[in-house]
Amino acid sequence: MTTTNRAIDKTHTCASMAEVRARIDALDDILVPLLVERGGYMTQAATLKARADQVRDEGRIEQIVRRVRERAREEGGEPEVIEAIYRAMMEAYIAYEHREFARLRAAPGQQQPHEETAP
Ligand SMILES: O=C(O)C(=O)C[C@]1(C(=O)O)C=C[C@@H](O)C=C1
Repeated sequence: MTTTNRAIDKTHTCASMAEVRARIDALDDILVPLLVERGGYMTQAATLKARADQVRDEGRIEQIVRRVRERAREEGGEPEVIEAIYRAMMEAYIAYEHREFARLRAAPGQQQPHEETAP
């Protein structure tokens, strides 16, 4: 017997667009906390890296892309879609990691983006 693994088979069948959107919102409620947690590792990476030119690591990016394409295939998804999402996501994280790198090394007394400003 052949086993199929398709994205559509993972979904609940919806009777309306409102239901499709409610299902997507529910998945986003799972994804966003995970993305925030992933972002926390950019802060750790920014702490551990010695130089700003180490923030972007092309070798690691390509390794991640190969890995998530394979994971997408295993899950019955489209590797191209997952690759595009990951490349865009990593660009956003690289920009964030650069901001964190600068923030963590800012001179004391200098305005910190994460600090509350007095009214
Ligand atoms: O692995 C790293 O060096 C990271 O900083 C993490 C991360 C990522 O988003 O996974 C971000 C920037 C690098 O270009 C590579 C990967």
